[in-house]
Amino acid sequence: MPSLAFLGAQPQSTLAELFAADPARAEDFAHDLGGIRFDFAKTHLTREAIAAFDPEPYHDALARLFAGEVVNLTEGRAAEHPAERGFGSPDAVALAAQRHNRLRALVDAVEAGAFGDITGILHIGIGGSALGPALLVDALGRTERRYRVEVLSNIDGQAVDEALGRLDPATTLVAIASKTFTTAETLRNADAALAWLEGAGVEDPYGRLIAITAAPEKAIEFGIDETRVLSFAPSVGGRYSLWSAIGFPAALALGTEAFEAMLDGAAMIDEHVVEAPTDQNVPLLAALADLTYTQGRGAETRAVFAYDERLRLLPSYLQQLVMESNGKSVRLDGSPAAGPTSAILWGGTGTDAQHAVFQLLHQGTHLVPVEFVAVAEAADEQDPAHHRELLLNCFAQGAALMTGRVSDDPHRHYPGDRPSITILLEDLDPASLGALIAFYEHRTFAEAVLLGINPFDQFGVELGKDMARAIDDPDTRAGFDPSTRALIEKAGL
Ligand SMILES: O=P(O)(O)OC[C@H]1O[C@H](O)[C@H](O)[C@@H](O)[C@@H]1O
Repeated sequence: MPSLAFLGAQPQSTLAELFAADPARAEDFAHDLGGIRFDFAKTHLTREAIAAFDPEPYHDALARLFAGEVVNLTEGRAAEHPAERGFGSPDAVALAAQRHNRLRALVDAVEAGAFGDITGILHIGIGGSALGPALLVDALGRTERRYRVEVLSNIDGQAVDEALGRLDPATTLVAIASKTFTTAETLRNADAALAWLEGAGVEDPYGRLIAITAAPEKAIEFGIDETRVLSFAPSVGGRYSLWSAIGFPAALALGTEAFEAMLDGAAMIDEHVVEAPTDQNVPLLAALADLTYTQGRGAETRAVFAYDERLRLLPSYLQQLVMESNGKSVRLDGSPAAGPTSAILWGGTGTDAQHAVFQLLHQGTHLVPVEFVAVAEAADEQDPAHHRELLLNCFAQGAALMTGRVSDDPHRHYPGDRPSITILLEDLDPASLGALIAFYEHRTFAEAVLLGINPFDQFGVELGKDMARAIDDPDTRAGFDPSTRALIEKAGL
């Protein structure tokens, strides 16, 4: 059983005291890895705590993950997303490579005109089947995007109209992405897309559909030809699936080379977590910092601010990754978790957020560890002066949170000692984005191991789905509570 005893080895010093006592802190708590600087110096993490941490259970868990053992005990399966990046059992790695070949072949076929003149792709999926592709395309496809990509997730008809309105049915390919191929929103939206193609007079609307799924038989049943079904392993979790065929729209829009570079960036982090000692292991250090605040100091949330418009979807991507993975109350053996598990992750973009929520961060009563994610190199064709100001603002916020400012006027007093992590990418490219996302995956995994919980199931979302079905059936609806029944009546449903 992993131990959180390292938290006890942490002196309750302020950040100012930690810097004063340790002239090498700025240097030693910042790590450069794959073109990314991870700076933990402005956290309360200490050398003592890191030294007191016993990494063995973590490395054992990591070895089981990479060996393709059954680590998702509640669902009786492995978690094989690392196999997509070349780490796993030989069979899983070979199968993932084979599936990537099919993905590449399909991209080539689209480019060779097998579907006619295609200019756009409608990617339909939700949760893990949408957030990853949306992030990749939005982050990397701003200037070079070769196809217009619209990601449609919500069941709301207005979302459907908006997405369809930006595409031309005559030249659009529709990718239906669902691990289970049973998700209500996705199937409903797939029907809407089919109707849209039919309504526009597309000759063979089913011929324009591609399925991306771990349940190929269901996609075939839906009417999609086997040759256009890209599959991935059921052991790849939804929120860990952007490395698999789920990344198809990104591979198409950005090119397969970019997609492969993203996988390579992630593989670099896979290697790193296995090899690096604790005081250099970046995802593990981040997890130790997280637990310092949740378990050690009662922080209930943590906030991530992307100081780069290209990464504006990162906070919502991370919300699913972190909270669906570690928002649990019981340990793997079913016993209650010892203390808080995942922090509530929230965030936004800088500098917008500075003018909206930073008041609370600087002077509010909550302890909120903050994370800044920025890119040193400006995006192509961006005004360097804008970029300079963006970065200066980012660094100023970290400094202000830590340093504070003393005033006799309590309204103008800034207590300081508020922690932050800064992640600075040299440049935003497929490899660095892949590394960044894999860093977050491994941090989430490390946290789960230390808490003794299973990050790979998500039973919490099932109850609501069951109830949504039951509420639509007059017989079972009668069994609902009076408040809910009154709402249904009021809405005229
Ligand atoms: O890919 P699908 O099977 O359609 O699932 C889509 C999403 O919905 C589920 O409810 C889960 O909460 C997510 O983990 C999953 O990513």
